[in-house]
Amino acid sequence: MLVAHVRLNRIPHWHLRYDVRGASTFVAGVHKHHRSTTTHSTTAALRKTSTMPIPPALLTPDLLAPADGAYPQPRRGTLTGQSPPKVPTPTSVVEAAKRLAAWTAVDRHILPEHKVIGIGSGSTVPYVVERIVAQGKEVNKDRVFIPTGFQSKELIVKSQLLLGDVDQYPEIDVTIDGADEVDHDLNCIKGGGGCHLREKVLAEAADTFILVADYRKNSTVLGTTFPQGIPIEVVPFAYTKILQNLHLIGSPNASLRMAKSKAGPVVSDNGNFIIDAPFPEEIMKDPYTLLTRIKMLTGIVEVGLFCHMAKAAYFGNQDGSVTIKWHDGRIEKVAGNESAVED
Ligand SMILES: O=C(CO)[C@H](O)[C@H](O)COP(=O)(O)O
Repeated sequence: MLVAHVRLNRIPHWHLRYDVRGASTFVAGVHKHHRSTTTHSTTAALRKTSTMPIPPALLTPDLLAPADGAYPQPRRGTLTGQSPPKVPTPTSVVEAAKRLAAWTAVDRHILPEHKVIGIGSGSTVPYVVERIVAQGKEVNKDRVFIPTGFQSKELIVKSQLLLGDVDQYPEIDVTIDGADEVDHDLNCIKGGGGCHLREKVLAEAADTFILVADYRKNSTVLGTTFPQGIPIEVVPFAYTKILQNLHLIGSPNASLRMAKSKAGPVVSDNGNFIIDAPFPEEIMKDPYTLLTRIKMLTGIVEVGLFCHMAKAAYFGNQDGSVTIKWHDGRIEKVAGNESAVED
């Protein structure tokens, strides 16, 4: 293998490693002592040793190189850096309820022996991560955290927890995630944030899958408190045909989810479109049958109906208690951690 190093003028102490087999990777924080090497001589050396073309942006004359320290060092999620960002104290009853649910679920299900942890998406999940961080650096230093999308990836990195992916860790100890609505059998609607494909993969990969939500999500029949419909991720080119088919199987108002601050549709973390398909109550009463029906349509990537997956769902209540619904039908009500609603 033939390898050459070129110092990046614009990014001090970072080097681009050229590998003549075709790969190029950034290697951080090494070869600082090469700072005096000129770009021209390095380029000449590179030309002798590599057949790879050199991107013009890397060939800026050395004169333009900034002084040491002019650029910040790259951000990294480590357990040794500064303190993680503080999650703002909840300012409403609903936020306090989310935090109560999240903290109670973490206290009961994220135990020291759990080393691979799936982190869901949505506005309740930051409280989950907050509580995990509070368990301390010692317990977290040999844990790896798997995100369900862009938001949870950022959350993990900013909280200085170790980031992994489900292709490295297809077996997860515990995944904790939010939900849009949960019924009496712990079936739920997910995908309000468009992350349900990865969320379902991480739910399925987990030994234990736990839902956390505020009291508004605690329901009997799906579609009651989340009427906007079942989120369905679809391959973009098929969306019109899928909409027609959804109309035919009982969702005449199924529609493409449109972006709020961009012209056009919402595009998922996987580059797909999202359809929201509301169905009448009679159909929603049997979510598993509906899930299999939708999943059979060609072009569907994943359906935001999670059936028979969760072990328990934690709902924070307005009175500071937490309702826990278990997969075997038990319902518990426990006092929430008082500090979850205080500063
Ligand atoms: O499924 C999701 C994202 O795709 C979320 O978990 C769900 O929308 C709940 O979010 P929040 O905690 O903000 O109510």
